Amino acid sequence: MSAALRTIALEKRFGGLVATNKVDFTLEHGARHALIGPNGAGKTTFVNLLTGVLPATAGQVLLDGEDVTRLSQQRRARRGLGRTFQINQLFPAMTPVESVGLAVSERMGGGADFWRSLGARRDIIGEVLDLLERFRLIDVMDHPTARLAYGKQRLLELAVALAGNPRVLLLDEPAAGVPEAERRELLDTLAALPSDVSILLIEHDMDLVFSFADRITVLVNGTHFAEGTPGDVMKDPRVREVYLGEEEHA
Ligand SMILES: Nc1ncnc2c1ncn2[C@@H]1O[C@H](COP(=O)(O)OP(=O)(O)OP(=O)(O)O)[C@@H](O)[C@H]1O
Repeated sequence: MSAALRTIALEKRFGGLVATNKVDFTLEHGARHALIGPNGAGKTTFVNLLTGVLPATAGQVLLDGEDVTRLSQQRRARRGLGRTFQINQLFPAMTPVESVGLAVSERMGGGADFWRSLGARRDIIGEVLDLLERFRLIDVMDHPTARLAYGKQRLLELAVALAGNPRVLLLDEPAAGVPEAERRELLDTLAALPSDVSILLIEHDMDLVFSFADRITVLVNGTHFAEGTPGDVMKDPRVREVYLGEEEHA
């Protein structure tokens, strides 16, 4: 069986700078995999290459064995590649029920018009409510997004991403900016994501990485520097030197 997501010698150059240096990477089916690395290591660039935000200079991206390297973001999303963003991408005036409803409707090929006539579709309403419940948004489902606590907004982003029925989900710093009091809810929700969705977490927060991931890849200077179980990566003296050492000095 092919890996859920794979890169082969993936490369990105910005002029003379090599931001992604021939990276071979594999995300297994059902994985809980984290991508870490010091500032400027190339994590964001790598995610942008996976999702199609940036074109690769060379190399390949395979989604379930299919080459998607030349496909647009939208076509990769339709093939099951979902993501959340570091910066909030939600519509501030929409409510959670509207945002999740629109995402479900878009997945079904309907877009906004379809969503307006959804009142009659009990199956879809059921799915929207299930998602709102899973992401603990029922009590705020009719509040404008702009007025939700920040932790709830991050949960809504997860709900919207999952509404697309992704097979692979890239989580870009889902805990960034979430106040301490709201973190527990977010971590519990991340831990309860469906086990058949393969997940790559890009994260600075080591507590979250170690509580979530069963495998870690370390990027340094755009290069695939180390990979293993959290225990192995923690023990690797090279990693400690370049990455964890830097954190200690930060
Ligand atoms: N559009 C761009 N043009 C030129 N250089 C870029 C561009 N985007 C990123 N870079 C450079 O590529 C390198 C990798 O940056 P990237 O943002 O991918 O790292 P990162 O690991 O995500 O960093 P951070 O953790 O700080 O977000 C950096 O040296 C950065 O300056």
